Amino acid sequence: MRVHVADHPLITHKLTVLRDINTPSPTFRSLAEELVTLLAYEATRNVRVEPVTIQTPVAETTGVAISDPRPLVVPILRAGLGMLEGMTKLVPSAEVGFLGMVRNEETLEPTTYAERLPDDLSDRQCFVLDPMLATGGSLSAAIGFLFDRGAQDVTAICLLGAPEGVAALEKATEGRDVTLVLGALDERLNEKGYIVPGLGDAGDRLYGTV
Ligand SMILES: O=c1ccn([C@@H]2O[C@H](COP(=O)(O)O)[C@@H](O)[C@H]2O)c(=O)[nH]1
Ligand SMILES: O=P(O)(O)OP(=O)(O)O
Ligand SMILES: [Mg+2]
Repeated sequence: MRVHVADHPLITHKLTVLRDINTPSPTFRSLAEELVTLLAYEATRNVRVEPVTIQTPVAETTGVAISDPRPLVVPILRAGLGMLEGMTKLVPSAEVGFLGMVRNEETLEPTTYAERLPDDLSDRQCFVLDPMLATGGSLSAAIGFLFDRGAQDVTAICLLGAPEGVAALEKATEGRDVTLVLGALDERLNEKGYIVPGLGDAGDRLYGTV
């Protein structure tokens, strides 16, 4: 697994405001969207393109267009939904699939309660969105779904990750073509499976359910 941790003052600045307990949901939502757009720039570095010929007002020239089959973007509900707009802004032609997962607060095991993905993902490049990589259970299961359906490669974009989650994801996806792009790598998980220092529950903060 390739791991890329962002190293840009603008990203760190926006993450600092995102983490702040006093940041209200509307600001949290806009910042999450902006951060994904910044991270998506790195995450799409290897998106497949093909040459195209176009006519400018001055001359004919060649450029590139995103290849078929189109990339598939998969937000993990609920929290990943707060990242979708920021991603599709950058890749408007992407198809969007959905996975709904909730983590059991006692066992920390994820349960999948919704799935709307194409049946056949052969030859598809997939981008999974989940703001928090904590134990890695949710993301490992989500990425497993995509490879089971034939995905060629999967890139996960998370705003924050814990070292425990990175290690678990690495183990779960061994031998697969996986890239992980993180806004920051935090210190650890606490006894309740929350990222420290983290930002709390991303879904609650996005949708005001705290
Ligand atoms: O600090 C945290 C930790 C987790 N979450 C939510 O849980 C899942 C990921 O948990 P895993 O243990 O990696 O399966 C993630 O989708 C978040 O929604 C959180 O919000 N904050
Ligand atoms: O991962 P969870 O359990 O925190 O779910 P949600 O994203 O709905 O808050
Ligand atoms: Mg939550």
